Amino acid sequence: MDKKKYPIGADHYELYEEIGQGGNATVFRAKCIDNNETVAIKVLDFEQGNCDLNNVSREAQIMILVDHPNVLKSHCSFVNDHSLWVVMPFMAGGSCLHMLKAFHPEGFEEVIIATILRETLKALDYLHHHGHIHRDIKAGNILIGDNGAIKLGDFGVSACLFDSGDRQRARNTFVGTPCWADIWSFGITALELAHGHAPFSKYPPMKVLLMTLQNAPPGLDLERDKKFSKISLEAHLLLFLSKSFKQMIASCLVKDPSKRPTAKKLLKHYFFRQARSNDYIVRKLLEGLPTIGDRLEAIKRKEEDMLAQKKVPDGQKEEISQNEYKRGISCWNFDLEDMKAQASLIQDEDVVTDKYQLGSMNSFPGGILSEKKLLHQLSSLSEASESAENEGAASSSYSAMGFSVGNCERSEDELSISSSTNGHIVSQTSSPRADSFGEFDLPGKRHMVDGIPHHRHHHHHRAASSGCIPSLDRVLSYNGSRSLHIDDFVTDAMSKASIASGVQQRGRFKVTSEGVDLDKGAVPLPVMHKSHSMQVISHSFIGHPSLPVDTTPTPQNHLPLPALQFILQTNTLQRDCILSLMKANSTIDSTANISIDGASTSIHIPAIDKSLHDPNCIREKELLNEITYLQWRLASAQEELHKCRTEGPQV
Ligand SMILES: Nc1ncnc2c1ncn2[C@@H]1O[C@H](COP(=O)(O)OP(=O)(O)OP(=O)(O)O)[C@@H](O)[C@H]1O
Repeated sequence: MDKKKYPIGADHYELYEEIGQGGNATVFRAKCIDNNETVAIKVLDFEQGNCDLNNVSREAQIMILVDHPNVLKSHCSFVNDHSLWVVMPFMAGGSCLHMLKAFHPEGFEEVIIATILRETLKALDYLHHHGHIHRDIKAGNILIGDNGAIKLGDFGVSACLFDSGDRQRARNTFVGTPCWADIWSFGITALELAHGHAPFSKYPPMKVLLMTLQNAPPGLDLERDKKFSKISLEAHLLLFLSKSFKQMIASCLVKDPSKRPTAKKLLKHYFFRQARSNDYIVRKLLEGLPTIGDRLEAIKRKEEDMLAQKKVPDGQKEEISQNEYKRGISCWNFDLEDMKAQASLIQDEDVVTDKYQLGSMNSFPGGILSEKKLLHQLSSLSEASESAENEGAASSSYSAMGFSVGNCERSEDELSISSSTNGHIVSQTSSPRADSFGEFDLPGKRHMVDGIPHHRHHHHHRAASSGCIPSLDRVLSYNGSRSLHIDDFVTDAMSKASIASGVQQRGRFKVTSEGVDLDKGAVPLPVMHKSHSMQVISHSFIGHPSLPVDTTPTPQNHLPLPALQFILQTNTLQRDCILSLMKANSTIDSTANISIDGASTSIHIPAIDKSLHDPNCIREKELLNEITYLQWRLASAQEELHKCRTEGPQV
């Protein structure tokens, strides 16, 4: 029926003005000559550099097959010269992103958001139920029809879970789980609609990626988002709703994917009870608007003006940052070597003058430790530690984190003692229980995620988004066969890190108490030695041009920040012991009373003091000093960052 109604072939259509442009396609308003109906035609150019034929054909296929009022279906598609034409219903309101940019730069009001998001969730629920993951949920892909209908479009990077064969098996395996990437993006989109721009949009992609790994999930900030938190008689309801809004977003932005609700469950969230009809959208958003073509022209003119003034157009930077943010946190691999190379290209405004200068982070987020600095610092750490390790050639095991390096042999003169690192590893992840689904959402009842403050400033690191830094598409390449889920990985690293508090640490320096029978192993002191974990860092994460780097991207050698933070925690004890040793060396020959963790302890250092006259040992000592110092700086910086983040809303 559809095929009859919408003929195949470019001759049957008359193209009008451009109404949208994406990474892979240009969308035009058009007329189907045969039935005199206005349609939209998406033209995907095969010859365009980044055109992926698999994606294109999958998109066309999905758009033909889908059948849901909230999913943008295509009437038909065909090849014309070197391009694919996808004919679809014309959505006169354009995308929510266009709408935000043109008329609501500060974001939509909550009822509109609830309405748009509820319709989007219905689309997601439908797609997930049929085994599709959209993977590109964002305001730019939510379209508004002239009757106020909301439809989810753009299946350019979507994936079908049933692609590889047994549908039923795949369905059983995946039911409930495929949604997590989309649900995260859905939460980000909610913030985008509320704020008028994507979270972190002021940052360049690399920074966004690192912040994604480092920070608490973004959230609504009641202090800043005043429109969602007015306290007055009438606004009490608003506050109430805004809390449910906040909680709804928080439930999507939980780093542990398994804790995110499904689209179906989310639809029952109290927040969506305020959602209204399509007519409401027409009245509130569409009435009196210029045509989509005129709006697009206006946006383009504005962006050209910005370019002329050498500013990065808002649209571009937000899009880039948002995409990277979502990709960073969802299901994409990332190649750390490439990432390091990209990071080294970032032109930081604050040049690192001092090797150990971490920079002030008091003004977070403006003063957040840049990834370049971070990598630089860690690189220095790793370099120092690597040299020391090479001299010591100690083997180590880091199995508690799932990273093993070398053999884990215990030498005879070593003493292994469980060490307790009650550290807080990366405690920013919040896991609000999704307890307001389908029931009353009482204010203050739930755990809220305050997140970090989002800033509306639109200055930007031009270098990062305008070509100096190539797109992170290169950095974050999807590879289904060895996909490392960062989400899972971060969670995994965190849980493993806490398990690791009782892990045995082995080393070649021994610290003992006088009068304690070592062989019985009953010494309640941590035995630490040089930084084994740093060896892991230097080989796998940080790298240094002069050092051998294992570039094979396996989970074993990808060390994201949580892992580094874990390493930092474990090394705190090492640092204490090393400091004690050095102190002992400078004052005594073989025995000294020093204080570790407030307890006065006698330390016996059998061989080290003598060997320290050896130039190698002196160098080693220097390096250990350096490591200690850097670790201390890193720890302080982490602490400061944490403080800034908690104080963030006020700042
Ligand atoms: N059916 C439609 N009616 C009206 N406008 C549309 C329609 N389809 C797309 N657009 C507009 O065109 C823009 C680009 O379309 P689309 O996102 O499908 O292209 P893309 O190349 O796949 O983009 P992306 O960069 O997100 O992958 C949309 O953001 C929207 O503004």
